[in-house]
Amino acid sequence: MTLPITLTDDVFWIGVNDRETHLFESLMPIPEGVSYNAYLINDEKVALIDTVKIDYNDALIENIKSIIGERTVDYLIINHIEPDHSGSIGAILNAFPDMIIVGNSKTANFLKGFYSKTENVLIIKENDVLELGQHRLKFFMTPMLHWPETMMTYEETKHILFSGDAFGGFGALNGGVFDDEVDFSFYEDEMLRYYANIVGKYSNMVQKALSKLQALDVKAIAATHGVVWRKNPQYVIDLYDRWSSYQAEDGVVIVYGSMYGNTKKTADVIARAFANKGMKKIRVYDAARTHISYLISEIWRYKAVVIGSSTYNGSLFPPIEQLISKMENSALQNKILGVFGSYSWSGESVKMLKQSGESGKLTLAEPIVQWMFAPDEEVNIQADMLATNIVNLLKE
Ligand SMILES: Cc1cc2nc3c(=O)[nH]c(=O)nc-3n(C[C@H](O)[C@H](O)[C@H](O)COP(=O)(O)O)c2cc1C
Repeated sequence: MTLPITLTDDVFWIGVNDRETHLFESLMPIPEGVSYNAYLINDEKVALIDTVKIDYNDALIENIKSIIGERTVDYLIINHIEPDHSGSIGAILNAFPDMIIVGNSKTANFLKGFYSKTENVLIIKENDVLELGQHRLKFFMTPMLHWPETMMTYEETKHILFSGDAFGGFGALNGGVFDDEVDFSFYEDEMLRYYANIVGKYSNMVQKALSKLQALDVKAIAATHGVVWRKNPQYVIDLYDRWSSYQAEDGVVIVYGSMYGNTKKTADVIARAFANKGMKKIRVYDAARTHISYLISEIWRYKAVVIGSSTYNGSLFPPIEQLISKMENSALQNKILGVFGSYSWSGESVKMLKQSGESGKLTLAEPIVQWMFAPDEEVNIQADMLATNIVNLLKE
């Protein structure tokens, strides 16, 4: 992108777009790409806030130099040391050898472990302040969003919150960088997918961080991925509050794993039963065809989830097994769960789905719909009852 991209007078977005990587964290497809956002404050002292993935070192250094010319970078603030934000540390140090790295004590440990870096490290703690000249940076510890060392840096003069991965999302920045420059509906689904898969497990820590931030006058939020919020930062704070307190939309996600269509047939019967009862937001997914990161995102979005699996080698159908494991790992709460599935001799799959529902914090809806071979009229009646009961539970 053509620089400079100015957040406020001498505060700049100097990030890069990644449209090359297929799988984020070698796990999640990113068809719309992702941005690695770094920021520069060009004050009496120059502060760089976070870096980018190692593949984009040259672009980052070019971006920095386009703003500071022959000056040097005095400080690198590390809000989050995951390699997609710290990968350029070595290259930046080569370019600016006197630079001081600023982080908390946990960051220092990671710095040593990943980059063998122990010198010129300034360890800060909660509420410490770093003076740059016109700008003052204050540090807030927000651990486990989503790593132990995560923290946020609050710029007190212009009230900008540099938030690390919190409030970030997938989606490269296609020209527009700020919330007032983009159609956010394009990014919102991808932001939820990022939240549900990466941050959501730590929702209790998100709530703690949000209550800490309440005391701050935040006029802009600058995260390490995605849109920068300068017009309406409250919008994204509200989204995070909703998602981290498990508030969901009225609606149901039906996910099935089916080899020869017997379980799938009942998924469609259940979907139709919901429609007959007036539900409009019904999403049906084949777990074998839809990447799990999208399924988790949809499950986070809606209040009810219905999961079907045929029995496969004495267990769940593998993509459903993976989904259940990820749901348990995400510590999902405040949802209604229905389960169903076909088998031909031992029938473990639905028993396992039921067990998972009983052991977690989800409300397991009756009846448990399980049958041998192809579904018959009795299965259809049970499927209809399941939809009725879920609709009633949603009204409570
Ligand atoms: C590779 C394979 C393994 C299976 N393993 C089991 C099993 O361990 N226990 C069982 O009850 N049924 C087993 N079945 C049977 C299926 O669960 C059953 O045919 C079911 O109706 C398939 O539903 P679907 O068409 O939705 O996949 C297996 C089927 C296949 C193809």
